Order: sequence, then structure tokens, then C-alpha cells
Amino acid sequence: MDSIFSPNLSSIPCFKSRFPRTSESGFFTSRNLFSSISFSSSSSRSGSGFSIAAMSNSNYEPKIITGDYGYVLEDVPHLTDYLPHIPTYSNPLQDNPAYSVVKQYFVHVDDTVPQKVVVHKDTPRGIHFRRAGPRQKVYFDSDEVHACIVTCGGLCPGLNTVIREIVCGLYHMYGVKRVLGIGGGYRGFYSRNTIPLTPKFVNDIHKRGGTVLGTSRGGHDTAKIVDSIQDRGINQVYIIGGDGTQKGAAVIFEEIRRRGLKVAVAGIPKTIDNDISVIDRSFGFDTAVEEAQRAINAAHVEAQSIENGIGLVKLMGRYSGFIAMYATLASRDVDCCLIPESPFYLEGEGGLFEYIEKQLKEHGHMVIVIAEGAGQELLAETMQSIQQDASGNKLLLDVGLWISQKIKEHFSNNKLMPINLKYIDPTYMIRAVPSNASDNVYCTLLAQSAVHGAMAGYTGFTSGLVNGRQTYIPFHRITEKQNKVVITDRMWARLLSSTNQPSFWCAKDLIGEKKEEIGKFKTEKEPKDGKCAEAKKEVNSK
Ligand SMILES: Nc1ncnc2c1ncn2[C@@H]1O[C@H](COP(=O)(O)OP(=O)(O)O)[C@@H](O)[C@H]1O
Ligand SMILES: O=P(O)(O)OC[C@H]1O[C@](O)(COP(=O)(O)O)[C@@H](O)[C@@H]1O
Ligand SMILES: [Mg+2]
Repeated sequence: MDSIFSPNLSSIPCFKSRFPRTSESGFFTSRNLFSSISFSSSSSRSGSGFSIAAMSNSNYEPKIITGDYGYVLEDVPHLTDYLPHIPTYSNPLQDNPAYSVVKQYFVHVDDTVPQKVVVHKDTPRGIHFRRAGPRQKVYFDSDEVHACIVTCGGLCPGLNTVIREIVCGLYHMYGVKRVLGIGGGYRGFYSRNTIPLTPKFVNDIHKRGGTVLGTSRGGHDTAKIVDSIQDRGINQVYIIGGDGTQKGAAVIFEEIRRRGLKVAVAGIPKTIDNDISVIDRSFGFDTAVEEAQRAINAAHVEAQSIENGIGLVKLMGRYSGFIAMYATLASRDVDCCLIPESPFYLEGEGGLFEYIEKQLKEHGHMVIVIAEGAGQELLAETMQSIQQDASGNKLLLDVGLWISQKIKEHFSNNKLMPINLKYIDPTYMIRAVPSNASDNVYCTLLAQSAVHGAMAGYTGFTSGLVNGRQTYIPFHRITEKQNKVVITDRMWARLLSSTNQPSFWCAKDLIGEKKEEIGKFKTEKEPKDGKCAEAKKEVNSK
């Protein structure tokens, strides 16, 4: 419990006296009240002030609540923000024998979870998110609820488990009987592609890979989607998908609020690449890493069994190399891991070819894991791809085939030792499987948290795990940037020390906090042909 901090805002008299407390969260309900409101408390426990400020970088103005000692709550919207007079009901869970015995089952109204848990004695409290879970009061009568679920973007292990647990959570915890599955992603809203979901229908689906609802990229037409929600009388929308999907969910929420509809919009973050920021990790990631072990094991067996064997495995990871990094760390058979965040070069001193030659001479075989987004800048020198998928994501060139070819050419052109390279591409195999045990539990918590949040009237939020706690995160925080492997962090250092691969950067380049320059340099100009010193000179001259 010690990671949960309760600012007890409700005890601050000025909150009660100056503004009507119309939402459960105790914050203002009218959008215009958010603009530039700032005041101090005369009686807060510490004597320092509270203030509420609005940021206006999009149509939606984030709810930022500040408290003592640098405490900041990045709150999520509530239906009462724009519908101040909707009725409340007692949470039916209080009569549920499974839950009524649990002491303090309902989450305290002021419970929040810190984003940063490593602190110094003088660090400000920093950013917090609202703790997820059931509330004493709900803003929907069970019979009134008509929910829908949609899955968008690429597949991910656990999608069916999340669907199952939303349906069963609504049905068993809240007595909600009407849940509609929207088929084939966002476009299913207006292509009249729906399926009624019952606990019976979803009972076994968690044992299957994929999504029983189907999915798609593209096809997001906000007006048509909200028209369909309105026409069908849907009042809870559960949207499962990655960063693109959550951006789509954010605009759906804004349109719903603009129309003044009593519709809660809840996102559940899905990404096989683990590239969604703020959250600890995404569901299905654990399963994907586990599944990747099978490909790495095969590559190792193949490489070990022949003279100068090289096993090469390409894994998913468009912009973030988490799957490759964790699969490598888990396996211990990998000698080199290449990810999008860490630029590498082939020729010359400290380059990949030199390392491969050394490994083969010393051990007679080696295993390389490469993320699909790694080395794209090197490929772009010889090939051009300007293609995009239906959602606008850039289509990548096949780095696995390219690097296989380059390695073979290098060893044959330079008349080095004969090599035997076996290329394994398990791309879709690691995401088309059912989720493992730990992901199943995680999916259940995410789904139940989303259900509790929507029933409690929260909206425009993503349900996510932060420091091991379920939270509600505002959409803009999830979508504003992608989660990436930080190559100057300890985890990447652990990987380098486990594989003994070259870092492809001179140690001295990394010393002196050159992180920003490295990021900038990585996109502008890659170090090539072992020109570490030249690269450093260029970075320093910028
Ligand atoms: N900026 C955006 N605004 C609205 N909808 C978006 C946006 N980006 C993506 N989408 C929609 O979200 C869905 C999934 O996006 P996609 O990028 O394919 O997958 P993911 O959500 O896994 O990142 C698609 O239907 C796409 O049209
Ligand atoms: O071929 P598809 O279905 O477009 O999916 C491929 C891409 O999906 C990803 O798994 C990421 O997808 P999401 O953003 O939907 O999670 C990438 O790693 C991969 O490049
Ligand atoms: Mg995406």
C-alpha cells in the first residue's frame, strides 16, 4: 500500500466552498472552469497551496491538480465534467458475496499512484495517476448499460482474454447484460458488423490466439463512429489497441463530449512492441518474449551443429527493440542483439563483421537477434520504401534478409572462412499465440479496471499498470510519445555485458551525458565503417 498516496483533496475546505463537488473525483465539472483557475488553500495540512491549471495543446484540456511538495495529479475526465446532474447509484458489488468480505474493497476517492518510485529525500512528489478500481458510487444503472468492445491494430496475445474479462466483469460484477462486439476494428462501427457478447460466448476464447472480433488498420471516421454509437444507444465503449487506436479513442471521446452524450470511453493499451509509454509493460509482451525463445533455441541448435554456423532471428519491433532485448536477456544463447534505438555499422573496427569473425574464430558459431526496425537507415542507402499501411504506419524494409545477404557477401568477397547462415523469421508466430498464464492475469486486471472506471463515470482514459498498480491514465499521456529502449540505461548495459557484443559507440561518446546528441545524430547521420572518432567529432561540432 505504500506506493499509493492519498492527497485527501476532499478535506480541503476551499474545494468545498468555492466550487460544486459534482464528480466523484471531487474536481470541477464544467470545462470552462478549468481555464486558468489557481488558488491557495488556507487550511491544507502543510499550509502550502493547491492549484488547478489547464493546458491547451489540443481540444481537450488535461485535468492537472497540484498539491503539496510538488505533487501533481494528471487526472482523467469524468462524465460529470460536462453532465453535472446525472444520477448516481450504489455499487452493486457491495451486495456481491465474493467482494463484500474484502476489507476496503472500494478504492478511496483520493488514492493516486506515483509515476516515479525512485526518489531522493528532496525530490518533489511528482506526477501521479488516479488509482483504478471499484468506487462506492456508480454513474450507470446496470439495466441502462449498453456496452461495446472493439479491437484495432495488429494482433497481440491476450486480446481474447481482455474481451472475455470485460464481458464477464460487466455481467458478473455489475449485472450488465447488453454487450456488443464490434467486428473488424473501427470500421466495424459503421459497416454494421456486430456480434452480441455473452459470458457463454466468451467462455473459452482466452485459450485462442488472435481476436474473436477481428481487427483492422485504417478506417477511423470519427463522425461515423460516434453516429453509430449514438444510433445504437451505446453508452460504454471499450477500445483495445495500440498508440494509433488510443489516438482514435481520444478523438472519439472528444466528439462524444462535444455532443454531450452520456457515453464513457475506456481504452485498454495493446502493443506487442511494448512501445506505449507510461505503463510498466503491455499485455502479451511476456508471451511474445517467451515464444521468441523457441526461435532463438532453434537458431542456436542450427548454428551449433555446423562449422561456422550463424543463427539469425528477426523479431518484431518497429521502433522499439524491447522484444529483441528481453528475448536476448532471457535466452543467454544470443551473441548479438540489434535494435532500432542502437545504431550499428557493418565494416571496420568495432563493426558487426569484425565481431562475427571474432566469435566464429573463438566459438565456432554465433546467434544474432535483430529487431525488424533495426538498421533501417543503412537499408535506406540502397533501397527506398515510402509505403505506408492503412493506418499510416511506415512499412519497413526487410532487415533480416538484407543483413543475411550482407554477412554472406562479406565473408565470401573477402575470402574469409566459409560460413553457414540460417535465417529464422518467426515474426507473426510470436504474436498469434494465446497469452500465457501471467499475461492472462494481467489482461484480467486491465479489463476489470476499465469496467470499474467506466461504471464509476470516468471517461477518456486508458487502463494501465504503473509501478505494479492499476491506474487510469488520460489518453494524451499514452499517445504523446512512444516508449523506447534507452541505450544509456542500465538494462541495455546488462544486455551488452551478457552478449559481449560491441556497443557500436565509443564509451567516451556516451560519457558526458551526450544522450540528446546521440538521439539527434542517430536520425541525421549514422556512424559507418568504424568511423567512431569522426562521428564523435561531428556530434561535438553541432
Ligand atoms: N491519429 C489517429 N487518429 C485517429 N485514429 C487513428 C490515428 N492513428 C491511428 N488511428 C486508427 O487506429 C487504428 C489502429 O491504428 P494502428 O496504428 O494500425 O494500430 P495500433 O493502434 O496498434 O498502433 C486504425 O483503425 C487507425 O485508423
Ligand atoms: O503486418 P501487420 O499486421 O501490419 O503488423 C506488423 C507490425 O505490427 C507490429 O507488431 C506493431 O503493431 P501494433 O502497433 O499494432 O502493436 C510491428 O512490430 C509490426 O511491424
Ligand atoms: Mg502502433
